[in-house]
Amino acid sequence: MRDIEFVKGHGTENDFVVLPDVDAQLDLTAARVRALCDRNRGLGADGVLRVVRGSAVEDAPSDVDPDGWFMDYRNADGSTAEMCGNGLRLFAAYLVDVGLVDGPEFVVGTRAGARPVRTHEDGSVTIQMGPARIFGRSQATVSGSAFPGVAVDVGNPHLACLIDGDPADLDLTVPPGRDPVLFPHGVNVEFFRRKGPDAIQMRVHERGVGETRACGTGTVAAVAALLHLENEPSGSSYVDILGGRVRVEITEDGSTLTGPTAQVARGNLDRKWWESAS
Ligand SMILES: N[C@@H](CCC[C@H](N)C(=O)O)C(=O)O
Repeated sequence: MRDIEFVKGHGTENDFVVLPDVDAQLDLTAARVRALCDRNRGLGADGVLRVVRGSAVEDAPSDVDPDGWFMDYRNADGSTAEMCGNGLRLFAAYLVDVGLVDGPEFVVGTRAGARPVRTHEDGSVTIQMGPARIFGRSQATVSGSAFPGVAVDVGNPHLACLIDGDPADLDLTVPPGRDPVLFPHGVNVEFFRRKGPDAIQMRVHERGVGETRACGTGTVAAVAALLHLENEPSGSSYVDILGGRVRVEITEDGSTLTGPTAQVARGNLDRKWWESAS
């Protein structure tokens, strides 16, 4: 039986375990994802990025190349999600690093569809994130206070709330209250404020994880929401999150996310631990 290799890394401190599974042999159960992401009994991470071919994924969207690489993303609670912006930057940097793609420009499959990426010499990565689609208004509640927000689909669902105060003052240790009718499958909730002419400051509570230090799709949702509130069809902004800074550009039919990546460690999982974690 072959070793189970892993790489641990992050994109703006949104951290992931990358699991290369090029021949789609791993039985990656929800229990194993939870164990891997557990910061005490596992490696610790916000999510898992399994590296497989598009052909290995039953529910892959039709624009995904069956022979190309697919990011099989899992949240720390074991659930799947359509898309992960910070994870995809790390995933792309990993593919180039180990020679699974020629780079620097290629396309990665995700549950939200095919996503073109470009890796840069300095380790940063730019992703074509697709359209950020506004689909309503709603509100999030935190510690009994309501915050109006804009519902944005970036492949996965977001509620992006422009707030007057400092996002640092919010208690995000419990999930914000949200409308279960507008968000039947849960939602990622962003709280952001303007920080000068070309930047916003943001915190996020992620579906399936909790508060994270960054959320790539969330930064796209926040900039799209701000432009929507300002009646601007396009624009760009830096987004400062707890784990660093990214750049987001929104056009009428697409969006891009640029930010750093870091591969921290690589090794092999203990086979007995893997079996017991099932
Ligand atoms: N951290 C991610 C988003 C991961 C998925 C999210 N938790 C969901 O369930 O939709 C990012 O960087 O975009």
